[in-house]
Amino acid sequence: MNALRVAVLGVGVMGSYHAEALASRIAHARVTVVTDADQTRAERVAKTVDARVEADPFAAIGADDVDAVVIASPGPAHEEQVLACLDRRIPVLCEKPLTTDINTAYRVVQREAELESPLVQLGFMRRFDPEYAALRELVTSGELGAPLLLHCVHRNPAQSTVFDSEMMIRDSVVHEADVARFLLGEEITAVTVKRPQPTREAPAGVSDPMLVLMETESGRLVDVEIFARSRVAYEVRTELVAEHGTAMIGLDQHMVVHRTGGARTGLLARGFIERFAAAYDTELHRWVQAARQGTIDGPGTWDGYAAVAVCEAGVEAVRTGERVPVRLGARPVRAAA
Ligand SMILES: NC(=O)c1ccc[n+]([C@@H]2O[C@H](COP(=O)([O-])OP(=O)(O)OC[C@H]3O[C@@H](n4cnc5c(N)ncnc54)[C@H](O)[C@@H]3O)[C@@H](O)[C@H]2O)c1
Ligand SMILES: O[C@H]1[C@H](O)[C@@H](O)[C@H](O)[C@@H](O)[C@H]1O
Repeated sequence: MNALRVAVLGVGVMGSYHAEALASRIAHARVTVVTDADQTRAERVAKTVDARVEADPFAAIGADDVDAVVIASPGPAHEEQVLACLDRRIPVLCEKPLTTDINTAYRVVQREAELESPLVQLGFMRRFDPEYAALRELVTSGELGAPLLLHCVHRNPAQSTVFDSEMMIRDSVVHEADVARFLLGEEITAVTVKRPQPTREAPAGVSDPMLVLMETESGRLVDVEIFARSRVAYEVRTELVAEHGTAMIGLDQHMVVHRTGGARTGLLARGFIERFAAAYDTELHRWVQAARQGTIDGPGTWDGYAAVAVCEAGVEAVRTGERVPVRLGARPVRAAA
């Protein structure tokens, strides 16, 4: 097969990064079409990746020069765009979250299950990060004994004013929901959220930071500090506590240390692209190879849906202050499986 011809829907921060990677670093792929609600942005990115602009994302999905699609539009646009790709039976890499509520996410799971093979891969890039992959290997090897707890820190230095408590759960904590399922190999069953004194950086009514406590099927606990406006750096750490030992990732070992004027200064990652650059490229590389065979090689719709379900419970927990059970629908059996 020739190079995979990809349409990128949404070329803001994430989509333009993926488009640039596909055009320059990922073998056997090229970007043929870009689309964005902001036409000027679409044209600017199209020029840098040598693609054409399509104003309507659904026309891009249906275009003759498109074999596969990367969806990097905002979460509320994902459901319709993914479903249109499924209607056309073409592979998709959909950025997280799969959708922004549990019912729409389940619809996508059900629709995909009617097809012969999975076509939707979720952009949970941490699964492709060498540190997370090593931590999972450590868990599955049994070297540290049975896992008991996960402590997670997820801090962004800043977020826009529209990034409210609900988005902190649906857009940020969704990563920890997936990481917990990936590392522990079981579903999350309930969520509780504590809202301490907010930072003065937080817009009125926004609870920033928050502590999220997740319970798993076998009774393990996962705690997450989500802090969207820490003013420090991009800090993502995960510590596993197991019966015979502990292991921590995200310790800034790639930090650049400056020595000047009698002082030593380490520069921390400023954002997700700096921290997860290699993971995004590995994710895309694996997706391209799989998409050329008409399938996926990474987290799928069930993973996307399960994480959305955890977030749905989390949003309710923020609102009510209660412990909220995660309500997962039945996992459909693929018709052709
Ligand atoms: N995996 C990660 O670490 C990661 C990091 C950042 C963002 N994301 C995800 O990627 C997606 C995009 O986030 P972003 O930070 O790039 O946002 P962004 O606002 O920078 O970019 C989104 C772009 O989509 C465009 N757009 C709006 N509606 C559209 C539509 N219906 N169809 C096509 N384009 C549309 C906007 O004009 C904008 O250019 C989100 O789902 C977000 O959660 C994932
Ligand atoms: O969309 C981004 C992205 O998913 C990042 O990985 C996460 O750290 C941010 O909190 C979120 O806003």
